[in-house]
Amino acid sequence: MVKLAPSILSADFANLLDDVKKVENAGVEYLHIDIMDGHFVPNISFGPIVMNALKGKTKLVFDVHLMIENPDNYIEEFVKAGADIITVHVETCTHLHRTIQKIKSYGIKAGVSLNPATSVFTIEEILPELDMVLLMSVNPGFGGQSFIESTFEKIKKVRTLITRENLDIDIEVDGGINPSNVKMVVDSGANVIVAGSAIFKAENINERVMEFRKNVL
Ligand SMILES: O=C(CO)[C@H](O)[C@H](O)COP(=O)(O)O
Ligand SMILES: [Co+2]
Repeated sequence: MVKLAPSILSADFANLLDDVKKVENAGVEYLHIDIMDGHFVPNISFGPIVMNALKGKTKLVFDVHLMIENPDNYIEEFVKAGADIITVHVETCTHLHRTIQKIKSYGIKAGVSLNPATSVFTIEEILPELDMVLLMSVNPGFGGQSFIESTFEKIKKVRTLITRENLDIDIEVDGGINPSNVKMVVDSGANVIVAGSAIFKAENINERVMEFRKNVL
């Protein structure tokens, strides 16, 4: 079953909990939480304090996407703020195996994300340790960008690696996904769909979530 993960980057921060409740009531599974540091990506979003404010107020799975340098230094803080899944970028981790073990030592799920220009073969060795692979379909840093078409082939490559090794790993795709292209993303092998602007900027969030669902059934 395909899971939907609305990214709060496109939510109304003056009414954040209201927006979170809207997507929860619309029946999505995850809340995608984009953490940006202004170093790894050219934008600053927010930190664990905002996550902490939502902790305990929603049943949604906290899917934390760390777009920060030196992620090891902040993992514990994000766990305390309620993270259920923490994904780090392969481009930020010199000792990726150690970072993944650290995330898993807190009893939560661990993911690795790849920028559009990063080869899937950079994660071949770490794959058996992972719960999720997050493929960026835009260059990270901003919501509302256009989907990079070469991602379809990349999703297929990761799905082939996972199947070949007989592993049970989610493939999440992030950036520029909307009701028109979601079917191709899922048909390529993804099973967790991030959508920020397409969901939070919709006039009617319930209807937009239904549109997503209808197109991947
Ligand atoms: O990680 C991200 C950007 O770095 C966001 O999750 C992504 O951009 C989602 O927003 P949209 O669906 O509007 O593209
Ligand atoms: Co993201």
